[in-house]
Amino acid sequence: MARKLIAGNWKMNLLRDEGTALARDLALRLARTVDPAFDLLICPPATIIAPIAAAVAGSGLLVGGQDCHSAPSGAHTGDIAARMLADLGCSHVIVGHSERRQDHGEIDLMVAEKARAAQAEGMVAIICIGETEAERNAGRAPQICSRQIAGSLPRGATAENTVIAYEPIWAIGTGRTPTAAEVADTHAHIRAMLAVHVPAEAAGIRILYGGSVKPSNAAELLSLANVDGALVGGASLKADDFWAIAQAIAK
Ligand SMILES: O=C[C@H](O)COP(=O)(O)O
Repeated sequence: MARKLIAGNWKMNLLRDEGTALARDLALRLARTVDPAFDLLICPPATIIAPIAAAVAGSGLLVGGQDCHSAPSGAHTGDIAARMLADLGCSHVIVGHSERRQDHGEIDLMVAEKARAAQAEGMVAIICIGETEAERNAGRAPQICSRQIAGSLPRGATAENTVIAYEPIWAIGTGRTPTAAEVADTHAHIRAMLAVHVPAEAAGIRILYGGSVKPSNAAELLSLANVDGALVGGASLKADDFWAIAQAIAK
C-alpha cells in the first residue's frame, strides 16, 4: 500500500512572514516525528515558495507549486514554468485544480500538458479532477471523472510521477463532503479507470480526496480503500488542523 500523502493547498493566501512561520511550525513537528506514516506537502503561493523552501530545507516537509505553464520558457507573461518551480526545490505541482479550470478556462488537454511539463522536470504532478454539483445530481459524476482522467493524464504517467486528487467541486470550501461510501465508490472507479489507461502503474498511483477535509472527518476519509491521502485547502492554513489531519492516519 502506498504511503499516504497529505497535501496542503494554500491557494491565494498568506504573505511571506506568516507563510514561513506556518511552514517552519510544520517542519518542526515533522522533524520531531519518528517514522511518520505519511508524506507531508505544502503548496504555498508562488510568491513565497523560495523563502519557504529555504526555511524548511532538510526537514522532510515537501514544497510544491499550485500550477505551472506547459512550456519550458518563453513569452508567457505572468506564468511560471515547471523548471522554475523545480529550481526552487519543489517536488510536486498541482495541475488542473477546479479553480484553475473555472477561473482560467483550463481544459483537460492543457492539464495533461502541464502535468507532462512538471514530470519532465522531475516533479510529481497532482492532477485534480471532480464533478460539479449539477453533474453529481444528474448522476454523471463517474463519467466526468472518467473523461477528466482520459484527457488529463499525460502519456508516461507512472506511480512515481503522478498523483490524482479527486475533489468534488461542490465539496470545496463548503463544509460538505460525500458520504464515506460515495468517496470509496468514486475512488474505486478512478482506480479502475487508471487500470484502463496505465495498467502497469494503476495500483501504485496515489489517489487523494479533497473537499472540506478537516480534523473531524479525516480519520474516516483516510481509512477508506483507495484513499491514499488528502488535498486540503482551508484546514491547511492552520498548523494544528493540518497536523491533526496527518495524525488521523495512524488512528
Ligand atoms: O485544493 C484543495 C481543495 O480545493 C479543498 O479545499 P477545502 O479543503 O478548503 O475544501
